[in-house]
Amino acid sequence: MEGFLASCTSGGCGAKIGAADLHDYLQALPQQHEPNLLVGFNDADDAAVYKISPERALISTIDFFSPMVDDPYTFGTIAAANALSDVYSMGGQPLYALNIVCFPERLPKKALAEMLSGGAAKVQEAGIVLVGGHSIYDHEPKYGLAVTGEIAPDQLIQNHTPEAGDVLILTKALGVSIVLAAARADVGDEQATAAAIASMQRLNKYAAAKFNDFQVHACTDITGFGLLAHSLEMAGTEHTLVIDTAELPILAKAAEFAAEFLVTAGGERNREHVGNQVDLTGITPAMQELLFDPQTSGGLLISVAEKDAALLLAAIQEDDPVARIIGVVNAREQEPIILL
Ligand SMILES: Nc1ncnc2c1ncn2[C@@H]1O[C@H](COP(=O)(O)OP(=O)(O)OP(=O)(O)O)[C@@H](O)[C@H]1O
Ligand SMILES: [Mg+2]
Repeated sequence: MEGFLASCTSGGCGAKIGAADLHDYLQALPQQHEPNLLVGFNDADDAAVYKISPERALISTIDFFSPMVDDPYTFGTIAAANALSDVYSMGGQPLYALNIVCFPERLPKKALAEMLSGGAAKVQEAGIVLVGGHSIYDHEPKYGLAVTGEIAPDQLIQNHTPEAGDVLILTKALGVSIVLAAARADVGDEQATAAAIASMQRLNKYAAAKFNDFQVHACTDITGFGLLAHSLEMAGTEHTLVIDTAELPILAKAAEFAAEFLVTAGGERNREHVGNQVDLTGITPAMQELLFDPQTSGGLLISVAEKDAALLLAAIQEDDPVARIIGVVNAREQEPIILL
C-alpha cells in the first residue's frame, strides 16, 4: 500500500493559508451586519458565535487538513482533537460534529475506515455525537470536523481580550512540527515523535473544563500560526504580552532538531508574517524556530487574572502536567510582544 503520509505534500495545521493572506482575502468579502452574530470572521477569532436567545449562543467551527502521521487511525484522532479545540478555546461546550472527508480512490478503503474510527473515538471522548458529514474523492487524503457547540453569551471567552496584570498559561509543549519534520527526514527520535503525537491527540477539553472557577479573560488555541502570531492576535492594539522563553514548555528533542535547522515551510511563513513586529534580539535561532513552529492541535494560551493564575495552573496540571505559566500581560508598551 502506498504510505498514507507519502501521498501528501503538506499536512496538519502547517498547511494553513498564512495569517496575512487570510486577512487580505477575508477583507474582500462583503461586510455583514447581523446583531446576533457575536463573533464573525472579521474578529479573526477561533470560531463563529451566533446568539439564538439571550441565554444561549451557538459556536460554529470547521477544521480539516492532510495527514502529518502515517497511521490513518492516529491521523483521525489528531484531526478531530484539533477541530474540537476551537470550541474549548472560546469557553464553550461542543454539542455535535460532522465529518469532512477527502480521500484518494487509489488508497485502500480500510485506511478510510480507520481514519474515521480515529475521529469517532475523539468525538466520543468529547462526549458529543457525530451527526453526519460529507465525503469526496481527492488526490490527497484530508479529514476534519465541522463542530457546533454552545455557550451562554456572557461566558464567551475571546482571543483578543486579555487584561493588564493577567498571567499567561500555555497548556501544551511547543515543537510539534519540528519533531515531525525530523521523523519525516528519518533523523527523528522515536520517543520524541510519540510524545508529539500524544500531545496532538490530547483534547483541550480537560484544560478548558477548569476555567469555570476562575477569571479567564482571553483564550486561544495555538495552531498553524505558531505561538508568536497567535500571541500577536491576543495582544491586539491595547496590550503587550511579556513571554519568558525560559518558561515555555517544549517537546523533548525539539530544541535540538530546531538547532539543526529541521524547520518547516509553515514556520517560515509564520516568521515572514510576524516580520519586525517582534524584536528577536538575544533569542537563539533554535528558540526562534520554536516560537514560529506551526502547532497542529496545539495547547491553549490562557490569559487569567493574576489572583487566579496559580490555582488555575494547578488545576490544569492535574490532567495536563506540561502546562506552564509563560508570561504576563501589560498595558500596551511600544511592542505588542516582549520576549525575555
Ligand atoms: N475561507 C474562509 N472564509 C471565511 N472565513 C474564514 C475562512 N477561512 C478562515 N476564516 C475565518 O478566519 C478566522 C481565523 O481563521 P483560522 O482558521 O486561522 O482560525 P482558527 O479556526 O482558530 O484556526 P485553528 O483551527 O487553526 O485554531 C476565523 O474567524 C475563521 O472562521
Ligand atoms: Mg483556533
